[in-house]
Amino acid sequence: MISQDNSKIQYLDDNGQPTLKVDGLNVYYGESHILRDVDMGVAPGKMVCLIGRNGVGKTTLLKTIMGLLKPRSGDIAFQGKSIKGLASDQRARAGIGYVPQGREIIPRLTVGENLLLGLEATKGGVKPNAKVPDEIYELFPVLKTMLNRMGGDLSGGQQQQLAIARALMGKPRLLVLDEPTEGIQPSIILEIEAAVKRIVRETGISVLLVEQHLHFVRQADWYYAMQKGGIVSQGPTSELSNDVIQKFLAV
Ligand SMILES: Nc1ncnc2c1ncn2[C@@H]1O[C@H](COP(=O)(O)OP(=O)(O)OP(=O)(O)O)[C@@H](O)[C@H]1O
Repeated sequence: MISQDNSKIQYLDDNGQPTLKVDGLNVYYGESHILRDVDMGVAPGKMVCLIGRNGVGKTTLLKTIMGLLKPRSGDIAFQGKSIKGLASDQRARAGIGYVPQGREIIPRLTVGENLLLGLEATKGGVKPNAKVPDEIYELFPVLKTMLNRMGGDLSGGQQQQLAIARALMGKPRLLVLDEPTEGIQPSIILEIEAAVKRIVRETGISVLLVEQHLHFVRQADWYYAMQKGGIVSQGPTSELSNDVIQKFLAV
C-alpha cells in the first residue's frame, strides 16, 4: 500500500485547488468522540469513495461537511474558502448537493414536484413555470415516465434516482451521496453506478460517496478507509488491495 502522507499530497496537489478539503476535523456526540483528526479531500471532477464498517463515522463525516453537525475543531473548505460558518442551506446554495441515507423523498409530492424542490438550492429558488432540464431525464429516463406519480409510490431504486436527480437540479459542484445503493436490487445498483459515473464524466461535478459495493467503489478515483472515526488508509481505487477490501468492505 502507498504511504498515507505521500499519496495524500500527491492526490490533492496534482489536481489543482481541491473542491473539498477537510482538515483536522474532530466531532463529538455529547462526550463521545466520533471523528478523530480527519483530513481528507476531493479533487475537482473526481469521484472519491469513503469506505468502512458500520458505525465508524462515515455518515457523521458527511453530515459535518453538510453543516448538519458542528465540529469541535478543524476546518472544511469548499473551492478554497472555509464554509465552517455557513448553515446547511447556505452550503447547498454554495454548490454542495447532498443525498442523505434514506433519500428523503417527499412521499405526497409527485416526482415532478420533488424534482423542482431541488431548485431551492439555486440562487433564483423555485420559480413559477420552472422546468426540469432534459439532461436530468437523459441520466434517469425512468423519472420522465413517472412524473405524475407520487414520490412515495416509487420503488427504492427509483426513489434513489429521484433523490440524485433532485440534488442535481441545484446545480452543485460537489455531490455528496450517503450509501446510494443501500437496500437496492443489483440491476438498479448498476444503473445508479452508471449514472453517477456519467455525471462525473460529462458535467465535471466532483462526487464524494459512502459505498459498500466493491464494483461501485472501484468506479471511484480515490478511496479513504475509516476505522474508529479516523482515516486509516487511502489511495487510488485501482490499487485497492484484498487486505483493504476484507477489512473495510462488507463483501
Ligand atoms: N445522534 C447520535 N447520537 C449519539 N451517537 C450517535 C448518533 N448518531 C450516530 N452516533 C454514533 O456515532 C458513531 C458513528 O456513526 P455513523 O452513523 O457516522 O457511522 P457510519 O460509519 O455512517 O455507519 P453506518 O454505515 O451504519 O451508517 C456510531 O458509534 C454511532 O452509534
